[in-house]
Amino acid sequence: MIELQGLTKRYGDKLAVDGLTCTVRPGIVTGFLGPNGAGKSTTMRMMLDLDSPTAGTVLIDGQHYRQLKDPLRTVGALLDAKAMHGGRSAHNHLLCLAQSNGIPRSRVREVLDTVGLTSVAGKRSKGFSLGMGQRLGIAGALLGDPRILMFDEPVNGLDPEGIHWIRNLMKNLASQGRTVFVSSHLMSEMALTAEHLIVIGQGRLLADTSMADFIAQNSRSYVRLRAPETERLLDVLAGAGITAVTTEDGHLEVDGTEAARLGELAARHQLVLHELSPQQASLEEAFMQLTAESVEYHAHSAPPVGAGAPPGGGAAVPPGGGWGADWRKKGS
Ligand SMILES: Nc1ncnc2c1ncn2[C@@H]1O[C@H](COP(=O)(O)OP(=O)(O)OP(=O)(O)O)[C@@H](O)[C@H]1O
Repeated sequence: MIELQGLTKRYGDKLAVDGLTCTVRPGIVTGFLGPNGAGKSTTMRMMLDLDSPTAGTVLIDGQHYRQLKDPLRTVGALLDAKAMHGGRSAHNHLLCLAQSNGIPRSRVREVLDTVGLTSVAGKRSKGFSLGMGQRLGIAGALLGDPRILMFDEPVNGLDPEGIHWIRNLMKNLASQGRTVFVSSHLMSEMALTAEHLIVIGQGRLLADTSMADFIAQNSRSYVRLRAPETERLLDVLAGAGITAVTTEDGHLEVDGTEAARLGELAARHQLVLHELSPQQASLEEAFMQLTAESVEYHAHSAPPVGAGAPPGGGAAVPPGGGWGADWRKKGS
């Protein structure tokens, strides 16, 4: 378990982490989300005592990191896969880590095997691809067979097979009762991996909740209907006290009524339906909705001044209507 209490980090005028209080529990994968610059890496560095808090505390299984006897046996972390001695072979890199943490030599071969690097164990890591470097970093995190694992952007540089592999690895580690804390910008991946979410924006806690509740609370769910006799369907729905909104493409959208009830209503009135589909926003949409106010760095989808219409012949985005404005509108 990792417990943060009022964790705060100030760099000069910049409050990077602002009074974070939360608990990362064992037995599940907890996702750590936030827009760029939200303070995720700073928080993870403070958890590992690589940066000292301006205020507040982090406890790892009830102890401060620096009180841990052999830290790698308690917490394994992948923060920056490039932070290793590139001149050493993968095997020697892990052996040095093992020897300085009282971990048996035999464990090196085991973790190399787990991450699929046995065949390149004797090669220098500076020749490794980004994905191989990530795997070596993950091997280092697993070396001490720790109860707590932290991964900052672990799927960076991994191919689809590698992404699938790390997803299963994290779930397996959690199912063994370990604490697994992972940050990622890949929302679709996070949605498949994490059961619980901690979301921060501008250093502050925005949400600490289950994945399902997070999506339900921060997005709209509705049912989409399409019928050849739209007007009759609208009348039937109105007669049942159900309000439907007609979209530009001729669909109906209904909030607050289950698809089953709508289908039964249509059947009772012998109305043909061509579509009856419950719609739930994705984690990405829910995340954008929640963090809209705390995004620090906005990109703009509008072409540079004088560039004319975007490729494909669409209309140029109006002034002030960049990426941020688009999704704010969508989410409102
Ligand atoms: N050593 C430092 N000195 C000064 N400011 C820093 C330092 N480290 C981080 N910051 C600032 O603190 C804020 C939080 O940065 P941090 O890297 O923790 O965010 P992040 O959520 O990990 O971002 P990203 O998703 O882009 O990796 C940013 O505004 C960053 O510029």
